[in-house]
Amino acid sequence: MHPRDQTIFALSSGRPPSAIAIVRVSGAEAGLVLARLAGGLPKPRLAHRVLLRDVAGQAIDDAVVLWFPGPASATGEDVAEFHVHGGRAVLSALFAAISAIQNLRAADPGEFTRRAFENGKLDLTAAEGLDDLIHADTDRQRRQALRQLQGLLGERARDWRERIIEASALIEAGIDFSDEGDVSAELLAPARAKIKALHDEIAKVLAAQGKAERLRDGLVVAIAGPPNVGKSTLINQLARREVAIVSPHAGTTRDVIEVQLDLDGYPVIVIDTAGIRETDDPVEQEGVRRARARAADADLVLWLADADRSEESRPAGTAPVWTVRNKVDLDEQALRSEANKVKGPDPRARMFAISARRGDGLPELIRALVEFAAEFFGTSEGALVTRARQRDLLSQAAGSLERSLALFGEGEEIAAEELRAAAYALGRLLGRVDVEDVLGAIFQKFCIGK
Ligand SMILES: Nc1nc2c(ncn2[C@@H]2O[C@H](COP(=O)(O)OP(=O)(O)OP(=O)(O)O)[C@@H](O)[C@H]2O)c(=O)[nH]1
Ligand SMILES: [K+]
Ligand SMILES: [Mg+2]
Repeated sequence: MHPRDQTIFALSSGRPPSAIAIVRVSGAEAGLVLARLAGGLPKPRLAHRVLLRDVAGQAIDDAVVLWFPGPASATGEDVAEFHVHGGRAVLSALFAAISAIQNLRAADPGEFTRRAFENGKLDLTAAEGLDDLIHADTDRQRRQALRQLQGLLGERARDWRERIIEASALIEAGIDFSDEGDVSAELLAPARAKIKALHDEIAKVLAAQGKAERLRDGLVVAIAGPPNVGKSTLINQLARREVAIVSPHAGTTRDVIEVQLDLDGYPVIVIDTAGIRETDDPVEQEGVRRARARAADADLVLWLADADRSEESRPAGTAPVWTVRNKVDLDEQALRSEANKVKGPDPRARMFAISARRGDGLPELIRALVEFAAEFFGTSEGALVTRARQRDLLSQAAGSLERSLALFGEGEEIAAEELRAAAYALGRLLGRVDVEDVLGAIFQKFCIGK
């Protein structure tokens, strides 16, 4: 039997032990599994309490079961749900009883969602939204994922795709009616107007994005600077826990330390790095190399310095660098005079004065980070594009439409060819036309049981 026709099962709730665990079964044998273990099929979509038993009649657990006959189920297939006590032994007894039935196997990661997708329950952008929703850590990530799951991008893409096909039909009609392939401009004007409008709509969606797709991964802020300036003290303050070792010994931090913060709903990854200096210690040298590399890749660098340090070892890279002068508790004057200034001609280079130990200046620094994140992610409330895959395909579609417009007059056949390419890109966005390995690559990253 083809794996796709087998009935699959998986733990769909979190890692045991937990109060309750949910095991889902999807496929042709789901009803049989439920009937065997629960002693019969309950009414569809109604919770039913039952003592589950294995084939030998041994009790497994006192459970609640649900029966969702397809196609009105999450996957579109017959689905059975077992809500059992979330103990490891309960689960292994339940899994043993289920696997004892023929044609049943454990689900691959994302396989439930993949089946839902294949049965037309959601398009590929919505499936991606579902995965994002499960992985959302912050409120803004959650809202963005929910919009995606609701299919807002998919809806737009379907509409664009239909209109491209209409425009193609207009061109084809023009070509058919003309003699010698010489299509009159009059016949093509409506097609042209349609394509222009389409192109502008897609371009607008792309332009409105900011870096909304980065909302899934978070903004990376690197704390860098010479040894002993208080980098680790600052990351501990931002994280509100002791993630990094602080000591008066220069060269304490060697590895790169990362924490995920939720700043006003924005996901921000702050990294603490080794103090940058010339050193003979090979371990510290490696730490310095990593510190430079991570600072160069960051979206923003907080360059920590105390009063009279030179700044020549500042990191290279394209990211803005904010100078953060630490330990102002040792020099109260500095706190008043230097806080929160824009430094030099580059408005992105700001200047702060803080005491990481005492907390002075930190609220201002955090507020500035939130503002930076807001600008970085753009107007993400309206963002439709949440992945590089989606952005690439939309850009391809827009590019094809643009070329199609440019080709009018030079040859309608080639213009029509570009329209087909645009429709194809949108089809791939929706997962309508795609090769197996692309779908495989996407669904594999999902969790098991999803
Ligand atoms: N007075 C004062 N001391 C501070 C402040 N921040 C950090 N320190 C002290 O400075 C020393 C170094 O702090 P760390 O946080 O370990 O400095 P670091 O930059 O991470 O050091 P390396 O990892 O060795 O590069 C420790 O003794 C801290 O307690 C501050 O705001 N004021
Ligand atoms: K130190
Ligand atoms: Mg440190």
